[in-house]
Amino acid sequence: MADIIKTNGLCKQYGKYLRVKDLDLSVPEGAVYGFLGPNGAGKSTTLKMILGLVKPTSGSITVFGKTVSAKNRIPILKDIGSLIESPSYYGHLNGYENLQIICTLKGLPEKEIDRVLHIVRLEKQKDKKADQYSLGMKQRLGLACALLGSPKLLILDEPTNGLDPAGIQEMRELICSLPKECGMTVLVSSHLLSEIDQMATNVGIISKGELVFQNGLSALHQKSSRRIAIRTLDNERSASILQEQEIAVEKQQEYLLLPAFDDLELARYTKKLFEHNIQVVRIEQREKSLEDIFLELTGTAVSL
Ligand SMILES: Nc1ncnc2c1ncn2[C@@H]1O[C@H](COP(=O)(O)OP(=O)(O)OP(=O)(O)O)[C@@H](O)[C@H]1O
Repeated sequence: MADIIKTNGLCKQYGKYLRVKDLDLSVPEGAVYGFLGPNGAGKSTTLKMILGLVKPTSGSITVFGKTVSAKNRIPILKDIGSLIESPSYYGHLNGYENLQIICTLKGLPEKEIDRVLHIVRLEKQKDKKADQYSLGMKQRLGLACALLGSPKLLILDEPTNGLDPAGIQEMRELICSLPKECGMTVLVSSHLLSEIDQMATNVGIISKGELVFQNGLSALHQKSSRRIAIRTLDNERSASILQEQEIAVEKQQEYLLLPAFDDLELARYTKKLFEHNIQVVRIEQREKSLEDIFLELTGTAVSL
């Protein structure tokens, strides 16, 4: 699948601090790419660089196969919808009128308004003043603005921030439906692992400005696979005996972590240890959670 966004060695320095370091993002076409990282990791800065709102210190950005430059920036941006920080709207105008203004500015036909109101499920509230909207409705109005003109790419920065659980769920479902229903690619940032887990097809994890993981969501799940932990009365010798059998052994405190063997394999290897007069005193099954992996990758406790 072609990459809709590709960055190469993207860096941003603020003062003497390099806040985004050598970022090589690859966002495949049709993906919901979850850009995950703790607060202050550099997510917003990266998204703003892609949208031309912040100038990169170095590196390049390719969108729709074209390297973004001062010359082609505007036509490229026309095909990108975005929601960065809180959406801005005219509070004294209703939802429909707010969208009408954007339509006029973008030179789009008015029928676009009904289309986007339908997608974000605001049809019934379109005549209500935006000031009287709930936070979730305001956020959906912001999303509707971003959807005007059917952009091929949507960039959303923490779109569920501040919403209640029902609003979060609604926004999540909306985002998930966009690739299929509107043929879009979505790049969405979040500091919530569970949120990305529930809506993304692809994941990029950023920590202190560096990309520490990038792959399909299933690859992240595979990292959380089961393992066997054994404890023996001589872990050093056990490790070398098992390694001689070409088994990957990881030492963790007083345990040795082994791949998830089936019962027969496990019986065979423990027998091997007995034959070397090593006594096995504990055998446990370990499950690495996604939270553990996030912690390992970022050194920061996960937000759920
Ligand atoms: N305009 C700026 N001038 C100086 N430093 C900045 C500026 N914008 C962001 N930073 C710094 O860059 C780092 C990354 O910030 P950024 O907002 O990109 O992180 P983030 O991952 O989006 O986090 P959050 O979810 O908290 O917004 C932070 O240390 C922040 O203080």
